[in-house]
Amino acid sequence: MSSLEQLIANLAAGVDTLSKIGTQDQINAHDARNAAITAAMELLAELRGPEEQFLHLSFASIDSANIAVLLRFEIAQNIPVDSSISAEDLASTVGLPVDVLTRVTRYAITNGIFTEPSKGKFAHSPISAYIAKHEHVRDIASIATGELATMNLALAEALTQQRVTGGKSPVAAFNVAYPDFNNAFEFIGSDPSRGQRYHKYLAGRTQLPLWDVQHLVSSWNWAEEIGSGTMVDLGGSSGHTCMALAPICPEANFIIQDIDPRGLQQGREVVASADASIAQRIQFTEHDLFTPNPVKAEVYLFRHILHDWSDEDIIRLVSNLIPALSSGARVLISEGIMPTGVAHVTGALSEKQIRLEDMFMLAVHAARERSVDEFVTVFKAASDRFQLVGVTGGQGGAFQSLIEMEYV
Ligand SMILES: C[S@@+](CC[C@H](N)C(=O)[O-])C[C@H]1O[C@@H](n2cnc3c(N)ncnc32)[C@H](O)[C@@H]1O
Repeated sequence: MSSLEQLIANLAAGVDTLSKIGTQDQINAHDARNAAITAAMELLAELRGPEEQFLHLSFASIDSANIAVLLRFEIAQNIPVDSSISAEDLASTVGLPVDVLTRVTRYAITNGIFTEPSKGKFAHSPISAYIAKHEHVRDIASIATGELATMNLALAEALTQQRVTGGKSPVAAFNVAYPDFNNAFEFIGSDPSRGQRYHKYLAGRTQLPLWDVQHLVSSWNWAEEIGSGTMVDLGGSSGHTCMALAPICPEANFIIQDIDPRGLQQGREVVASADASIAQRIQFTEHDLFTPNPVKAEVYLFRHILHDWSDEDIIRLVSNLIPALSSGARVLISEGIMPTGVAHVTGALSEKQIRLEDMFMLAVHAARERSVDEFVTVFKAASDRFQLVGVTGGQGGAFQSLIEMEYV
C-alpha cells in the first residue's frame, strides 16, 4: 500500500469505528472521533505535501485577522438566517466599505464561513450560522483573535530579546505587544470594555464541551466534602464555577475572590437573578491572591489560575493562603494536566488544547501548564504540610482535572 492508500484506509477505519459506537459510550466515542479527525488531518497533510501544509499553517494569522473583523463588525449576525443579503446592504448595515466587506467575506468563504449563492449575495454556511447564533463562541473567538493573537505573535521577538538580556527582559511576549503595562491582568483591568470581554470569554469557555463545568461537578463529592462549610474560589472571575456547584451543595457557602472588580460585578448581576436559595450562599469579594487570605474555609479552589504564574509566583500565592488553612483543609487544583510522554500529531482540539494553552501561557504570562508531579513539587516548596490526596477527572475530553491536596 502507498502511504496515501494507507492514510485513506486509516480514515475509513476511523470513520467506521466512530459510526459503530453508540452515543451512550461517551469516552470511546470521544476517542474514536479524535482518531478519525487526526486520520483526516494526516490525509490532508499528505495530499497537500510538506510545503503547502507548512505554508498553510504559516498563514494562520490571516485567518485570525479575518475572524477578528467578522466579529468586530458583526457580519455573521447581520446575514439573514434563511436567505441571502447583497454585499451592498450588508456593507451598509455593518459600516464597512462594500469592497472591503466583499473581500473579507469572500476570504472567510475559503474557510467555509459563509457562502456566496450568487454573485455579490452572501448567505450562511453551517459555521457562520453557528457563530451568529452562539454568543459564547463569539466571546471566546473575540479574545483569541484579538489581544491574545497580538501577544502570541510577539513570542519570537520576546525570546530573541530575552536571549540578549539573559531571560530578564522582556518578561513575556505580552510586554513586547503591550509595553505600557506590567502584566496581562493589569492590561485587562485598565479598560472597562476589555475587562468585560475577558470575563465573558472566561464564562463562555465553560459552555464548550472541553471546559464544561459538569466535568468538574462530576470529579469530586462536593456536597459531602464541603458539607455546610465554605469553599473559596480563588480568582473565580464572575463566579461561573460556584454557580454550577451551589445547586448540588445545598448547605455550602461560596466565596468568589478576584482582583478584578468587573468580573465580580458581572457575577453579582448573574447571581441576583438566581433562585434566592442559591444567591444567598454566594458572595463576591475583591482580593489580591498575593496578599494574605483573610477567609477561613474548608475548601479552596484554584481553577485555571496556577497556569498563569511561574513556580516562584505560585509559591508566593500559596504562601499567602497558608495562614488561612486549618489542618485538614482541602486545596483543589482544576486545570489541564500536561502529559509527560512524547507528543503526537493530533487534529482534535480537545487533545491539542493543553499544548495550545501551554504556548499562550508562555507568551502571555511567561508561565506554563504543569504535570501532576510539577504541581505537587511547587506546593511542597510552599509547605511540606501539603499532601496529594488524588487526581480525578480528565477523561473523555475533560480538559478539567481535579488535583486534591490536603493541608495536614
Ligand atoms: C484564567 S482566569 C480563571 C478564572 C476562573 N477561575 C475560571 O476558571 O474561569 C484568571 C483569573 O484570575 C484573576 N486574577 C489575576 N490576578 C489575580 C490576583 N493577583 N488576585 C486575584 N485574582 C487574580 C483574573 O482576574 C481572572 O479572573
